[in-house]
Amino acid sequence: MTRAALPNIRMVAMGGTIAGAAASSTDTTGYRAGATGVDDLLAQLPELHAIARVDGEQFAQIDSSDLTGELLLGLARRVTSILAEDAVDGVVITHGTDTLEETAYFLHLTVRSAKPIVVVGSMRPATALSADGPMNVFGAVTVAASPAAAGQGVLVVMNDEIHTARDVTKSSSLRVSSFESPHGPLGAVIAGVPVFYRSVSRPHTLASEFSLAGIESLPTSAVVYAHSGLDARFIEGLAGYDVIVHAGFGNGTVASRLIDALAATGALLIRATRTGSGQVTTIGASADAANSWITVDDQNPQRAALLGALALTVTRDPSELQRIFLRY
Ligand SMILES: NC(=O)CC[C@H](N)C(=O)O
Repeated sequence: MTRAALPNIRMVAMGGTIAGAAASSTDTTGYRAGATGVDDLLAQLPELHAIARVDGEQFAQIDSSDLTGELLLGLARRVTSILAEDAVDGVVITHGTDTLEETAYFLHLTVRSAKPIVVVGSMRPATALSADGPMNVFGAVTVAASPAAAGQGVLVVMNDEIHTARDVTKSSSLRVSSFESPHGPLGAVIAGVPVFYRSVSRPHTLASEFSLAGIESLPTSAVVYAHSGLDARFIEGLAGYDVIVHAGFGNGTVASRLIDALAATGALLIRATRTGSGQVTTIGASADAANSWITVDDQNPQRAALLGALALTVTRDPSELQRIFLRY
């Protein structure tokens, strides 16, 4: 392929470990996230010249634990406008891994484009021995440059695997193979070639019903983690929140001593599970109808908080809110 015929990919940098710097090559934890810029990252990867023309753009330079709703709204709008440029064929977003799944899911539900959107991070800082960032970015660019990635929603490429933003989660604090999807990845990057085996069946991007038009800030959300010592005083402190995701016991069970305090907050109560996997069922959950609670399907608490906030921009009706959670 001639250079002029290569796809044009915009790399939007958010910071994170992938741009992290430590004092020594063996230090994989004591580093500063977001220390280096997108141009440094691109300069390390001349291999990209064979697969795409990549331009860098620094959107933020944060440790991703500092992600906010405001940044998510700004990034979704920026990615939407980049993808509206005729000359751009796909976007890669470099991101800290701590909240990578939240950003990926938010873009999956709010950016209206069929062009490839890939989010990538790394578990080791750029200065480490066997840093995983360069190969992850190389994989992400190959996916963003691939026609097979079009219409697949937001994808996360880590450790040679291609995941859907609907499912992927950071499953380990430090392991290089930290990113996993409960139903498995969609595909793999094999020797620089993306290979897809399946697609996500739930709606996203062009088929999403969520719109950012006119939204200045997201409804507020809190996640409550159930445990045997949790009491009503903690719940009372959540008065005024729009959404409470309750990461409950087993199949999303709420302790009976908390029910009145939860109702008094006035928040939309979404039942999730603290188990880390599995569905929270609506079947037989009479307490849901009695209390206007809804359940997450199989969504994890952090993504459920985002979906709950977006759902409240569309409706306040409990049965419609439940429909949304069973649809996305
Ligand atoms: N491995 C990582 O990217 C985690 C580091 C950092 N806290 C971040 O998310 O930005």
